[in-house]
Amino acid sequence: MVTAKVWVLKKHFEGFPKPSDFDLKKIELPSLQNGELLLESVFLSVDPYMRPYSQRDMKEGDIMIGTQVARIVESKNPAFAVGAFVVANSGWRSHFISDGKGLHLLPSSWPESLPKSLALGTVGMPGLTAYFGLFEVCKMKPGETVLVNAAAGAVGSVVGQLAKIGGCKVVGCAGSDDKVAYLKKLGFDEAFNYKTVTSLDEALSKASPDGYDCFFDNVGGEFSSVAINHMKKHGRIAVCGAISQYNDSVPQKGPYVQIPMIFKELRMEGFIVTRWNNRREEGQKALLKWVLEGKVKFHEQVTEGFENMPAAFIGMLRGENLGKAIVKV
Ligand SMILES: NC(=O)C1=CN([C@@H]2O[C@H](COP(=O)(O)OP(=O)(O)OC[C@H]3O[C@@H](n4cnc5c(N)ncnc54)[C@H](OP(=O)(O)O)[C@@H]3O)[C@@H](O)[C@H]2O)C=CC1
Ligand SMILES: O=C(O)CCC[C@H](O)\C=C/C=C/C=C/C(=O)C/C=C\CCCCCO
Repeated sequence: MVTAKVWVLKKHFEGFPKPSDFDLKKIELPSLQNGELLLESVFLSVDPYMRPYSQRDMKEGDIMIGTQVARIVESKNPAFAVGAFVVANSGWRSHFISDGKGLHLLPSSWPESLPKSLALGTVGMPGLTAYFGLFEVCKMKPGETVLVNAAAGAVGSVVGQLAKIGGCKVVGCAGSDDKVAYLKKLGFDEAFNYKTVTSLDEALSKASPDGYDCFFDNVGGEFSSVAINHMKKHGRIAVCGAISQYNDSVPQKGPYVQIPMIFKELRMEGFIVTRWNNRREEGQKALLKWVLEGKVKFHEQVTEGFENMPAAFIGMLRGENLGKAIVKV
């Protein structure tokens, strides 16, 4: 019998999540039935969506939602061999049983030299978010100017690099000077610390006096209300996330975007990356190629130990991560 450790949502979050909102429990896993496989999590992802989705999709006592890279340790399913690695969406669990549905085997072309945790970040859901958000929503064109916030994060750092590959000028912002330095290293044309600039308006004008063709918005809130006034005519805004609002106990006063939307004839489109689940392989192949060519660099904020999942999650929401936040079991 295998004993699995799981993190449950003990209490719904009020404002920022607190360690006391989580509970670590143990579950005895049964023996496998035919067609089932036993997996152990090797890397687990902590993502911003878990904060709003917990409110919408979870009840107290549920195991926290999330994805992991897991290794198959026992199999009664001929489609999955022991020793293989998969991406699963099984939540914050150290071990779990699956019938194989919803498991994505890591591409056979995955080089040994590349950390498998990238399947949770640059070459996984966040990377695909950047890929499809840029190519399908922003529809960026060479020579255009792209703005991205939370630019040193899992999604934002890929957005900036793909926009450079696409021949664009790229402006990014992040919440620390170290992150800004990282953006410059990645090849961003302009980067600033939104927490320390005296005026966001001036910083956006200075970074691109002519304004922005594409705005990849990961943050929402006040930033978006200011940034929208810097959009060029016929600009496009990909509303990817609103992390500035996820931890609000009281919703922020809505940004009034209607006027610039009208006179600039902007297109603003929200999206969820699962819209392109049928093109996951295409995106993953392209991202893997760019990573192997060195055109897309990555950084991971690795927290050691399953017991530190809540800390990693809270830290990411507080901006303590540079690049993709993951937990190594
Ligand atoms: N639509 C979709 O399908 C998807 C949407 N997303 C969204 O993309 C965004 C980025 O996700 P991801 O790359 O995984 O996370 P990141 O790796 O970027 O980590 C979150 C970052 O958000 C920034 N942040 C946190 N709070 C605030 C705030 N109040 N104001 C401004 N920035 C803040 C912090 O960086 P900093 O130092 O810059 O403040 C923090 O490091 C999120 O909004 C997420 O919900 C992600 C995946 C899929
Ligand atoms: O089990 C699930 O559905 C989660 C699957 C996550 C998976 O890896 C794929 C998609 C992740 C999407 C992330 C979206 C965002 O980060 C946007 C977040 C919030 C938008 C507002 C949600 C409001 C809910 O009430």
